[in-house]
Amino acid sequence: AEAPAPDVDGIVAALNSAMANGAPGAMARFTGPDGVESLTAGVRDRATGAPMDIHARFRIGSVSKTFSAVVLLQLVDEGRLELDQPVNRYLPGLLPDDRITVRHLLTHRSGLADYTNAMFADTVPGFEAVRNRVFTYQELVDLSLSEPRTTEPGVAYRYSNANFVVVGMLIEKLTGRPVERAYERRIFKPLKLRDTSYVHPDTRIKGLPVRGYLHPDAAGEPLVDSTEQTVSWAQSAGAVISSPADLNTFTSALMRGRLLSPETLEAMTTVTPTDTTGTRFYGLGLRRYDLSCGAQVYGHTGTVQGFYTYAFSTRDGRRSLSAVANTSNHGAANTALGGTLEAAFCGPKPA
Ligand SMILES: C[C@@H](NC(=O)[C@@H](C)NC(=O)CCCC[C@H](NC(=O)C[NH3+])C(=O)[O-])C(=O)O
Repeated sequence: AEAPAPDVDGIVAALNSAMANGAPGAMARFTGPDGVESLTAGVRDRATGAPMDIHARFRIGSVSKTFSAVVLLQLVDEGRLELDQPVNRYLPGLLPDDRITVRHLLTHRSGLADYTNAMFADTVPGFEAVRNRVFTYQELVDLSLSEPRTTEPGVAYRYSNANFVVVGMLIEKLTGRPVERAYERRIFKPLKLRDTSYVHPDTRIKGLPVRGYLHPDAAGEPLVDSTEQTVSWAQSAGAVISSPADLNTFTSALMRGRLLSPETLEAMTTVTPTDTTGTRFYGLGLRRYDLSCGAQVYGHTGTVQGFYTYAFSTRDGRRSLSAVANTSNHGAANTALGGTLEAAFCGPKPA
C-alpha cells in the first residue's frame, strides 16, 4: 500500500507540545516521495531570541552510536573483524571476560555497566563536573569496569554507553586512525553530510548552532545553557554534531544500502525487544520503533545535555524523519517530540 502523506499539522502539534513541556524550541524535517517538510517552533537561542532554524546544527547524542556501528560494520564487510569473536581478540586484555563479543557491544548485551548513570545522577552538578573534561577511552572503560556487570554476556539487553566507547576503541585500533577520520572518510564525505562533524574535544558547535538548555533537577531552577561541552564522556557513543537534513540523508542512505553490504545491513536491522511493550527493539547500533499504524522505522534517539533527537527512516529509505528539541532531561518534552514520528510516518489520526 502506498505510504500515507505526513500529517504536517500533527508534526507541528508535537513540536508545540515539546515546547509546552519545557523545550525553548524544536524542529523536524521529513523527506518522502512527495518532497520535504521542514517545520520549526520556538527559539534556537533564548538570549537573542533567534528563531529555531532548520539549517542549524546540534549535538545528536546517541544517534552517534549508529554512525559508529556503520563504521565497525564496514570493517566487518572488509574482513577486518568478526562479529562473534571476543573483543579481547582485537583489544587484548581490555575486558575481564573473553566471552564478551563484538556483537554483544553492538546489541547492548555485553553487561558492561553504563558509567553515565552515576556520572549524571545529579544532572547539573554532574554535567558541570565533566563539561570541559577530556577523557581517554581507557578512563571511560575503567569507570564502567569499576561497577558490576549488568548481565552475563549475551543474556539480556542492558543499554550502556560503555559498549560504544569500546566500539570507538575497536575502530581506532583496526584503522590506525582517530575515529573522526573514519567518520569523515566512510560516511560524512561519501554522503556529503556538510553540516555533520566530530570535533571532540573542541567544545564549540561550528556553523549555525542550536543552543541547548538543561533543566536542573530542582523544579523552578533556571535553565542552564549547556551548548559548549567536550562530550568527552561519550565520544564515539554520543559526540557527533549534525543537522536535520544530514540526519535525513544518513538514515535514508543507510536503509537504501549505500553504506553496508546487504548481508550486514540485514544483520544490523535484525532486532530483539528492549522492553515489554512490543514496539521497541534494538539491532546492531540501531533502534526499531513499531508505530501505531504498523509502520516500522529504524534509527536512533539521542540525549545529550540540552538536546533530544530522533532520527528514523522506513526500511526502504524512502521516508525519513529527524526531530530535535533543545532541552534534554524533561521526559515529557522528549515524549512529546516523539509524536513527530507517528505524525510523519502514520499520517493524520483516523477521525
Ligand atoms: C538514552 C540515549 N542515550 C544517549 O543519547 C547517550 C549519549 N546519553 C545518555 O546516556 C544520557 C546522559 C545523561 C543526559 C542527562 N540526564 C541526566 O543528567 C539525568 N540525571 C540529560 O538529560 O541531559 C539514547 O540512546 O537515546
